[in-house]
Amino acid sequence: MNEVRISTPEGAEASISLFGAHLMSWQTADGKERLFLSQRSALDGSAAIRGGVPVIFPQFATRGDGLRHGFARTATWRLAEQANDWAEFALAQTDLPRNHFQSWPRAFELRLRFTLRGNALEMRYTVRNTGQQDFSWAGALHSYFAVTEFTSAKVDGMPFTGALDDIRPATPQLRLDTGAGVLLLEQQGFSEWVVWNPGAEGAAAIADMADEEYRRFVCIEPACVDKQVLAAGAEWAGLHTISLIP
Ligand SMILES: O=P(O)(O)OC[C@H]1O[C@H](O)[C@H](O)[C@@H](O)[C@@H]1O
Repeated sequence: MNEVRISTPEGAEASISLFGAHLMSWQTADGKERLFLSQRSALDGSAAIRGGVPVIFPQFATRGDGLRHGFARTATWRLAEQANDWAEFALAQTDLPRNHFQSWPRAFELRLRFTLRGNALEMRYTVRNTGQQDFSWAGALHSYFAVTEFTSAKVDGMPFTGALDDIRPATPQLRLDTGAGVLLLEQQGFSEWVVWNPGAEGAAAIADMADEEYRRFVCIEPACVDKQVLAAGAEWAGLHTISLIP
């Protein structure tokens, strides 16, 4: 799988796969990996990557008649621009294989820009309607954060007790205590936070997740879960910043 690496002189590093513009790994300057990646994940382009940060578009989960969580996470994106500590990826209608193009025939361009700034990672997600007609879309950045033990991790001081799949109105920030540091999760432009962990039973039913792996992550996803209209020629932008609190 083709990956693009970005880094800072202080030693922070991230790698992004062209398959899905998928953030696979983010290590803070202390060398710690901050994202979860399943040991059972397909990494050959045959399925969405299980872990990291899947990019969801143009539908959330099964809220629509298209592919579950959309086609962006299994499409091959283009590297649009790159420097040492940032990279931007693009996906337009014309990049899609014919079957996806036909199932969602709208003129669009997505951009995902990943930037490392000190102990923070910033993801800027833009959706442009490049056509003559309005379209509706939903999306998310489906971040899988690594935790040392799911039931001792806390979000805004609240512990997790078991499987959950919550949709909460977006707030500007949340604090995630991972057991190996506190991450400040910030968003702008999205309308919800989705908080998900499948729990033991759920994980056992997920083919590309080992049975015990649910204990090693929590997904906290800035999302627009319901489809919203984007006018012809208009652009939507969302920002998700993750910072390690010293
Ligand atoms: O298994 P996936 O298609 O990657 O979906 C994984 C999960 O994504 C989101 O967090 C949804 O809220 C969950 O309901 C879903 O199970």
